[in-house]
Amino acid sequence: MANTTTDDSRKENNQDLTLERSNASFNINEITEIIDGGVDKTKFRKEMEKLLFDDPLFKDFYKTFFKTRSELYEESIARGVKLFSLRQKYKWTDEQFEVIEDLVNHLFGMSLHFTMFIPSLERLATETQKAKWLPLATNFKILGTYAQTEMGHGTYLQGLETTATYDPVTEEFILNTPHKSSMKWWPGSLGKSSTHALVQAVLIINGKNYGMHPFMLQLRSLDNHMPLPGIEVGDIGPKMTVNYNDNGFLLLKNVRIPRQHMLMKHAQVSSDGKYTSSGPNKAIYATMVLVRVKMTKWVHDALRKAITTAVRYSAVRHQSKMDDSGPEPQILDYQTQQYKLFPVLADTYALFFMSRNLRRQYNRMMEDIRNKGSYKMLAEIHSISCGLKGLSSKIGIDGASICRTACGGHGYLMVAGISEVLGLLHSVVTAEGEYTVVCLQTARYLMKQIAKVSVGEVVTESCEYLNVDPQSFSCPLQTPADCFNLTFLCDIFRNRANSLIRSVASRLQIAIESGTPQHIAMNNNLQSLVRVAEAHSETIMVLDFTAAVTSLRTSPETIKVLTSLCQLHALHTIVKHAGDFMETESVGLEQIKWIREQELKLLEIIRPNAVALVDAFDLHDDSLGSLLGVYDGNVYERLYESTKYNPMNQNVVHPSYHKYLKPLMSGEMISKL
Ligand SMILES: CCCCCCCC(=O)SCCNC(=O)CCNC(=O)[C@H](O)C(C)(C)COP(=O)(O)OP(=O)(O)OC[C@H]1O[C@@H](n2cnc3c(N)ncnc32)[C@H](O)[C@@H]1OP(=O)(O)O
Ligand SMILES: Cc1cc2nc3c(=O)[nH]c(=O)nc-3n(C[C@H](O)[C@H](O)[C@H](O)COP(=O)(O)OP(=O)(O)OC[C@H]3O[C@@H](n4cnc5c(N)ncnc54)[C@H](O)[C@@H]3O)c2cc1C
Repeated sequence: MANTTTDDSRKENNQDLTLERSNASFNINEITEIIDGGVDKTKFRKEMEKLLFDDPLFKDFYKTFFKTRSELYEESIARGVKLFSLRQKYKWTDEQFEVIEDLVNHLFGMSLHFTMFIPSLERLATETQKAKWLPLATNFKILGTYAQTEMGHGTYLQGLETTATYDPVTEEFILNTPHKSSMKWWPGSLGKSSTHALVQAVLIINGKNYGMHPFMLQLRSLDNHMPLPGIEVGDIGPKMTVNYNDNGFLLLKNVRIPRQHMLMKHAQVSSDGKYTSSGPNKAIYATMVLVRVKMTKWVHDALRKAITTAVRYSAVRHQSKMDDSGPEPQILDYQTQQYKLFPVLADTYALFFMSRNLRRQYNRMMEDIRNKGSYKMLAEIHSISCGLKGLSSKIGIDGASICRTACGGHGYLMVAGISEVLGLLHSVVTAEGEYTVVCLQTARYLMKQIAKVSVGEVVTESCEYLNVDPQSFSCPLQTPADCFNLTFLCDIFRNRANSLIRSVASRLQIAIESGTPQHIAMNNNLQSLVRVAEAHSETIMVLDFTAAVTSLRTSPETIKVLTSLCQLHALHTIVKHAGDFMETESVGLEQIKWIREQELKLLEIIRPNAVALVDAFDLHDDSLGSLLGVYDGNVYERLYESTKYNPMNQNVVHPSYHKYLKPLMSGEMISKL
């Protein structure tokens, strides 16, 4: 069925895509609305696409690939300023602004202002401080960033070296980055744009170290943007991608700020230098939890761009022959191509349902904190957001890499858009907690939960399955058809995680009881701990996807197609980790054979709906940012057209010919040697 929400300007010229679309068994609008969060939100998004993509500043994303760093930066600032002004004019909510961030691929300057600076003020400042700074920030009188990471330490926050030493005589903090390793290094929008920074620094009072605390620091003059005395600030240089962003460095030399510039919601320093604290001691890490939760959705947003490109391109690309007398088939008809792409498609949907649920849980936790002052859910949300941020970024990188290679040579072009997506995903896997490090946070929580179970306590939430003794488990798959039973698959995932967690916990216990120092026992099991965090997070993803498809209120055709994707996601994950599932006796050898067979059957089931399933993401071409994935499928025309914008082609004969090639060919160069 046709997508009635499709932009009129899109022309369905490619016949393969037209045919694919007419073959779909379900109404794609139903899925689009589920993903947008309802018909009103789809309407809002469409209006925003019109508003943004009628503006040359936001159109033709692929042209950015031909720009220099400085041009990219300048253009991103222009985009940021436009978006911030529109936000103010239309009074967009945070939720609406997140939709816009995705539409423009996060490609705008000063994005940290809303992603981290304002949320940090909201979470870490007192009411008086909020009353002072929030209006300035929301009205763009000040522009801020989040400066935590240093040259020497990003992961180990207890190792931060920037100091904020209290001077009770003047009632000021003196900020210093005493060594090269202490300079702030990485904060987004710091290099050239921000006027202010939320600086995380070690608080020192009377020579005593109180650990990391947040401080509000003005970096630049509000008149001429020059750095203030004692401050050296600049851009850290070109990166793998996100080169429009001025990630920066910051050195501080005896910079004095008033006492009231320490954000004092959770810890306070009185005028005479007395330190008090309230709330949980990790409350100052609050902004990181929020961003990790958001990142799981960013991964879905990014991966759906890569998979839309790869599936559409595979439908319009013909290559080789299956049978000598027949035509060259669409590459999407090769089983191997389907085996590459359909599990990625299934993962993309799994990521959506998981991130939606994670965000809902996070919002509930924030309500409890605001309304009841209860931090009961913090440990759970910290644990699952760490693991899911890690797992989703890994799924994203693996999936986007597969999409890249599945597009053959053309996938290697920047204008294919997948390299950009991959680069963004590489930043997500590292920023806001490096992959292994965040997995280990989840594992730490899991070890604590299983220790509770071992003394007879009942654990809840994501760890509820730990209350069950794996000895009582027997694999529910009795026939090949059982492999499609989502209830059975969920039980298999629970059992694999449960058994792995218990086995690592028991190894740790045995090692420690036999005299191995705890830190050595931990290090000897570090890889296994990452593995249990992955198993736990994969279980959450399968459970969330299953819960979503089994509670959908939509047409049977839509439920059917999403159920097939959910089955494929679960079965493919089992195949990827067959060793784990067999080692924990969650499945046997016979079942693995069935699972592999059923996985291939699912490819056939999904094939007729593949294009419709990516169309359902309903990505505007200017948002997709790929010439291989354009809605009308006219890929070869677009690729040729793009050569016209390539600065290399602006002169028919490049100046280097006259400078180098001609002298070489004429012998002039050799005669000079
Ligand atoms: C793509 C565009 C980019 C977007 C913007 C990106 C911006 C950034 O990257 S900003 C910088 C982000 N930096 C990070 O994420 C740093 C990662 N490191 C960390 O978070 C910490 O150092 C961490 C968690 C590894 C260890 O912290 P540390 O204080 O040493 O904790 P530790 O002593 O091990 O204690 C851990 C305890 O704190 C708890 N805890 C740790 N973090 C949190 C948190 N955020 N919330 C709640 N509890 C927490 C743990 O659960 C544990 O509790 P318990 O003792 O009860 O088990
Ligand atoms: C694009 C981008 C944007 C960023 N934006 C910001 C920003 O706005 N503000 C900001 O403050 N920071 C920012 N950062 C910094 C970012 O948060 C850190 O780089 C990140 O937290 C990783 O820390 P690290 O660089 O110290 O890595 P490292 O910890 O040095 O990691 C290197 C290796 O050591 C391993 N390792 C480290 N510790 C352990 C351990 N305990 N156990 C096992 N293995 C370990 C890691 O697994 C990894 O393999 C940004 C980074 C990037 C890439």
